[in-house]
Amino acid sequence: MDVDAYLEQLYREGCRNDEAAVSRDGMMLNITPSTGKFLDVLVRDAQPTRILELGTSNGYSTLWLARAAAAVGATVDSVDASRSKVQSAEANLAACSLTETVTLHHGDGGDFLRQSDDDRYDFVFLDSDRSRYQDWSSDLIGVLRFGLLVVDNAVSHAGEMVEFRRTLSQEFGLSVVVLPIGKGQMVVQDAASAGQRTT
Ligand SMILES: C[S@@+](CC[C@H](N)C(=O)[O-])C[C@H]1O[C@@H](n2cnc3c(N)ncnc32)[C@H](O)[C@@H]1O
Repeated sequence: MDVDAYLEQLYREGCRNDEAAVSRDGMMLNITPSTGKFLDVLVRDAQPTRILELGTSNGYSTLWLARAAAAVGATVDSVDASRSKVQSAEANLAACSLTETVTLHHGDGGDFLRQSDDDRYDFVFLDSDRSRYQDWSSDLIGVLRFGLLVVDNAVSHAGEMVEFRRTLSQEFGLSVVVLPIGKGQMVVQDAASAGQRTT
């Protein structure tokens, strides 16, 4: 399977689906292709070992993460609260022969974070329920061995993330930048590892 062709088709289907959807639950709300490319480049460059995604939907962003993860020998855990979306993601990953790289989890992102070991992940992509991010922040930082945290919608929904962003920078002392890619990507890392990344 040509993964690029599959991603293109899946993105088009997602847009068509979302235009026709009658409720938010029925929407795929996929990242943009430019955000997918950005995640691909970041994963290949940062070479994490364990990636966590919160907000799988039908697996569009998961496919971008999974292909890059497979290239650097990493694995991906991806969590979504919707059983039907997890099932779609499973089918899409299978179509691209990427199921071995990814473990899909059906459940609440907050519960998943609470039950995960500290320092388990070195790359986290957050694209889930923004109203919960502030509550999740402590557990999120607990599971993340820095590493990178990337948060989608940092421009499109900046107002919803003011408190979360403040917590990351002021309470946890992390370096936070927002890049104008797709719906806006908040890239978070600790100041020490930001300084170490010179090559
Ligand atoms: C913006 S969509 C994710 C899109 C996906 N990253 C992509 O680009 O294909 C947000 C997803 O978060 C899921 N979600 C919402 N609340 C959640 C929660 N509390 N725990 C886990 N997943 C949740 C929704 O079911 C939805 O699929």
